Amino acid sequence: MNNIVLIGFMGSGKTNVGRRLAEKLDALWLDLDDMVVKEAGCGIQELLEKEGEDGIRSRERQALEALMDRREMVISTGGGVVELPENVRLLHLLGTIVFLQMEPEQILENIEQEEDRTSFLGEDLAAKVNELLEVRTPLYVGCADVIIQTKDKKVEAIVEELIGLL
Ligand SMILES: Nc1ncnc2c1ncn2[C@@H]1O[C@H](COP(=O)(O)OP(=O)(O)O)[C@@H](O)[C@H]1O
Ligand SMILES: O=C(O)C1=C[C@@H](OP(=O)(O)O)[C@@H](O)[C@H](O)C1
Ligand SMILES: [Mg+2]
Repeated sequence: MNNIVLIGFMGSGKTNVGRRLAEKLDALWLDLDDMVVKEAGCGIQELLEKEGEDGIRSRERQALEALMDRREMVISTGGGVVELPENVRLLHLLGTIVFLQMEPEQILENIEQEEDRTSFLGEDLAAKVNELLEVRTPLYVGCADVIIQTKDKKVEAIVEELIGLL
């Protein structure tokens, strides 16, 4: 099995879909955020304060490089991974890239209660999400091999759709 790499905005289901997809495919599941946190020895928020977003991007790059020769994996990425062109190059080398495209309203609904995740986005969450979506959506679309529209679909339905497509 070729690796499957899930990309998309924060809150679009990359972690939940990835975990369930790997279970169903009997593949190894890895979450890039977990890899970064483990390697750094502190949480994403602390890392952001200490090293900024560039620090996270660079740690994501190192984590991706460490996966290069491995197969039979489902990899859930963090929402900002596509902002570094080198990371996009590595994602292509890793496997089939699947963009989980979620409506902005549902993204907001999924993340607005998660202050630990969203505090770095500032006071006006909706405005920041829209601003980031404008920058990132073309990047997600540009590197995706497969795009799944997740509107009104539960995690299980998205996993089934993906298995049918791959
Ligand atoms: N398709 C979906 N429908 C409803 N809720 C979802 C869906 N995908 C994810 N969620 C919810 O949104 C939140 C963020 O999901 P998560 O998998 O952590 O996203 P990501 O890894 O892309 O940030 C979780 O509370 C999760 O249960
Ligand atoms: O969009 C982003 O810049 C980020 C998304 C997060 O991952 P999720 O997309 O899994 O929430 C995590 O990598 C970090 O907080 C930065
Ligand atoms: Mg995640």
